[in-house]
Amino acid sequence: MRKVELYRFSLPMEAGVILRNQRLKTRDGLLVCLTENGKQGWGEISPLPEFSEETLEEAEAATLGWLHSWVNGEQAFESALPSVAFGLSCAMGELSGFLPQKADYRKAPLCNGDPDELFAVLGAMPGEKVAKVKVGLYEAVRDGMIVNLLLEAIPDLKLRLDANRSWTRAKADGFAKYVQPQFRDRIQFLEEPCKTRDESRDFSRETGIAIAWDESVREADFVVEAEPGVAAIVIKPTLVGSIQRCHMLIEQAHKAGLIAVISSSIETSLGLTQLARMAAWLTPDTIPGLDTLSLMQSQLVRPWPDSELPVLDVDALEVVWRR
Ligand SMILES: O=C(O)CCC(=O)C1=CC=C[C@@H](O)[C@@H]1C(=O)O
Ligand SMILES: [Mg+2]
Repeated sequence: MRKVELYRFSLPMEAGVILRNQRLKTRDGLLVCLTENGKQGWGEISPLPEFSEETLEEAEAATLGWLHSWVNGEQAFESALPSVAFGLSCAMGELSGFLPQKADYRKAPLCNGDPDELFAVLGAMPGEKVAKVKVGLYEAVRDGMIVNLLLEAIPDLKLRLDANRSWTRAKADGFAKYVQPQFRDRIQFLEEPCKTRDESRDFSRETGIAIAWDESVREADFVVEAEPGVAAIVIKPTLVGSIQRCHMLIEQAHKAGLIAVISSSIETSLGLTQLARMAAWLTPDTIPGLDTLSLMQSQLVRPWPDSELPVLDVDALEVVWRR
């Protein structure tokens, strides 16, 4: 006997979370719970505004369509909508046991501008020290200074930087000029410095700063391959698709000698703990980019270890469909 529950959630965000052109006041999405033979599988389907192509309404319609077939005996679960494919594959992965329980709760701490906050967190971080700093939001000089400051103060620190395609070549070069040459190889990678892939490749060739693909991974013509200057690909499953598709991309990356970083699309604690399980399983040697829970005011159903945020229980959620 198969049973299904589909819930809708809306969690308030911390003030001032900006995604590209929009302030994100609440994180909205769906939770699905599949039951079969006494086992349960949960999944989160939460398209990210400004990043996902699909809307929540479209994701809900596609999810309902598949859930109807599933209660009637359907097995296959691919969806063309990445957030739906990811959430349903997690639920199926828990139900059938192919998504292992063991999780990698390490996370590269995220710095959105104030380096002082990062010092405290990094001081307490055991083992490998990796942090992620957003660049391109302020002047390139300021970005360069922050990078120097952090790398100088913490000698075993490596940085991941993310410019989200915000720089022209000239701006990107301006940034590189301010980073002290002896620090450049402690930048593990800079995600998508320029508006086009070719400009980013040129930037890396000329500055010696390694780059990573993030937005590019989701473009139709993208192929995972070894390229001079490219160190990593960033995989955000909610934006990429099913666990199976992410697994394939990660295998391709590893074969090409690239780092694959499993990263958050600002999922709730439920989705984040599943991403931590994917990371422990598929990218055990790489610290995942999952430091986004503190952007929210509460957790959902499953807590992230050590988080002090309150946990919202499933009973508090609106039921969309139950069968
Ligand atoms: O990659 C990480 O370490 C955390 C996730 C992260 O930085 C992002 C998640 C979702 C949207 C963006 O704001 C941002 C990114 O651009 O990578
Ligand atoms: Mg990015």
